[in-house]
Amino acid sequence: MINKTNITGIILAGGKSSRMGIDKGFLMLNDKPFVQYSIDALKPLVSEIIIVSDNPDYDVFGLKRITDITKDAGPVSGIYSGLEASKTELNLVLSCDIPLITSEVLQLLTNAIDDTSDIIQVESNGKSMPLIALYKKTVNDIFKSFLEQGERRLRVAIKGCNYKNVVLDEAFQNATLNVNTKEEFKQIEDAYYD
Ligand SMILES: Nc1nc2c(ncn2[C@@H]2O[C@H](COP(=O)(O)OP(=O)(O)OP(=O)(O)O)[C@@H](O)[C@H]2O)c(=O)[nH]1
Repeated sequence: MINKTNITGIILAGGKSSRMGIDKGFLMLNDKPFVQYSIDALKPLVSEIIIVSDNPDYDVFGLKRITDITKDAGPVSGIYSGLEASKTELNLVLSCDIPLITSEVLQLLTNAIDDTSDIIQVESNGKSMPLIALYKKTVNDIFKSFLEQGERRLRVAIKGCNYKNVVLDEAFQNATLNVNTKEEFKQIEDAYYD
């Protein structure tokens, strides 16, 4: 049976935020940092939350923080590092730049858990979203070998695993919007205050 004691939340917050210019996890929406929205969406569903980032400013949230095992290798390394630190087989992985995310969307992922899929990712508006996804710890061997080969493309690593998509209804699509640029930040503010 699935309950919150056997799922870990892993938040990736170790990116360069080069398009935005400042660490995206600390962008503020309605007086709340972006990363707090990921934390709040995970909280009802998981027993522990791990933040994967080299930035010690994230310690302010009082959660376990770990650093990437392989540096500068992008989300493949962030996910690998988070899964290595996790104590559970099931793990909900989120980025820190999706402030409209809800527990309801994450529950659609946990509802879809089966014996054959090692990765279950959201598909929103025709796009796979591997940073709103559930990962079983068992993918770690595959991710490790991709990292050893210097493969950094997350979609390539995912294709090496058993994965499936959970296609979201249009009503949920705003919840998966992510922010890379100032223009996208403005769109999120518009959607939030709409
Ligand atoms: N731990 C970890 N997280 C990462 C890494 N690269 C990206 N992320 C996270 O993955 C999510 C998506 O990151 P992107 O927006 O694609 O990349 P970014 O480096 O943050 O931003 P850009 O420099 O603008 O591409 C964000 O939550 C990032 O913090 C990494 O090397 N390690």
